Amino acid sequence: MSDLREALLRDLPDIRLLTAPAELEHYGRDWTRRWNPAPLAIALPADTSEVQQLVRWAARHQVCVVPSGGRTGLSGGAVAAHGELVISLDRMRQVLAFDAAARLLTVQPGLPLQAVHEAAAGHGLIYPVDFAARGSCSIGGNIATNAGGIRVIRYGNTREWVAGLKVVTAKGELLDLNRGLVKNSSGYDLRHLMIGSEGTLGIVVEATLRLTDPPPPSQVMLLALPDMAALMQVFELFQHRLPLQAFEFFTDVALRHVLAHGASRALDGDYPYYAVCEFDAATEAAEEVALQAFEKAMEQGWLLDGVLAQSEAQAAALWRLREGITESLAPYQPYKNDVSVRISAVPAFLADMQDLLGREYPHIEVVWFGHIGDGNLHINVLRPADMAAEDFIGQCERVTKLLAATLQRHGGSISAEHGIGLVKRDYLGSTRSAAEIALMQGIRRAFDPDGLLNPGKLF
Ligand SMILES: O=C(O)CC[C@@H](O)C(=O)O
Ligand SMILES: [Zn+2]
Repeated sequence: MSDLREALLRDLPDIRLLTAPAELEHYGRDWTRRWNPAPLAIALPADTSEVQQLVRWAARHQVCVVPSGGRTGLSGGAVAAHGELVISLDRMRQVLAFDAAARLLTVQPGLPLQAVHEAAAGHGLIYPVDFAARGSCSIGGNIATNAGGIRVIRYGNTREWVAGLKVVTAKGELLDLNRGLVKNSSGYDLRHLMIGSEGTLGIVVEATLRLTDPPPPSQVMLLALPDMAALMQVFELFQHRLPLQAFEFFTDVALRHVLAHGASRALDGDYPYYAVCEFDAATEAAEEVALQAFEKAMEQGWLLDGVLAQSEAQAAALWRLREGITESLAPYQPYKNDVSVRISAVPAFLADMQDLLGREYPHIEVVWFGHIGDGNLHINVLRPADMAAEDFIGQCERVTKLLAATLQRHGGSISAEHGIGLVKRDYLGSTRSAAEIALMQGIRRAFDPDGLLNPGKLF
């Protein structure tokens, strides 16, 4: 056993530490599966004071730290491949407090998103950020990446819902940021710096989340469309006429994978594009408005077919067609892009992007889908069975450079909601200017002068 590992076990005997190879492997990686995990050890602190002790120990020994949540990340943000100490927040998953008057829920960072939803529901409210990994991702990880998901179109990203954070810094200090205040005009809002900082500025040990009223009862539709131009027309029409909760799209290729993975077909025919749309429909009149919008889109030739869910089970089955895509592609270990442009720039960007992908990946399957209502597209590139992993990554990185340039021309972002991590680090300059990156580096140094927190991630 390494000297450092022995010192850790000796110095912090009361903190739960894991060092078995299978545990190092398990906690040292996320869903990217691209890097070989090689952490020093895994620490599972029980509370904030143990997180502080661990960070202080790491600072004393100049050991790098990787904060770790549900490790469902897709950008390598939680990978530990260079002897880092992984601080997993897995055991810190309690709901700590509910403030009814302020509608605030205070939780520990390891709490899965779904458990946050359940805790909110227990008070007759909702925490509205939602996405497919809800059962396994943690709220701390959501905060670290400013996670988005399927309800952003109505509720915004995680950032909108964080009213306060307690954070352990690289020196082991505890910061209590914003304390749930609605109004706090007292200088820099460090809480917002922490959100989306990917574990580089501190470790979230407590989060105070805003809750809100549940939406009215909703309806779910699956729409079949001829092309992306029609999709944008339908989106505009539906957004104008219906109180949308979600508007997501996927291609026929994505559908084929989800169906092969066990989902049930909802429409008889095969179509090039699909959208899942959820909207408030508390009354029959609201449903009537939706049907009129549907008919108008059919008349215009923007829609080829569609179905309105007739039960909760059918609504869930329609959602599965969209939400099951990532899992259905996982066996291919896809190379992922997660890009965004302003919604008004989507048509022009899409035209360039389709050209680029068609040209650069002529014999490679590319699956795309995403949160079109937010201008956010997920591109999953599948490695052909006869192509070496290294060659595949090399080709994808070359294309991503071209994609980054395309995004830059359209004012977009190389990471819409998954974070930069390791995967997109080399392309950060396409989205953020040199001046911005220099300022971000300065901020990082101010919080973490020795560069011990999640090194190599982000930049
Ligand atoms: O797998 C992906 O590329 C996207 C995952 C997730 O952000 C989603 O929208 O389903
Ligand atoms: Zn997504």
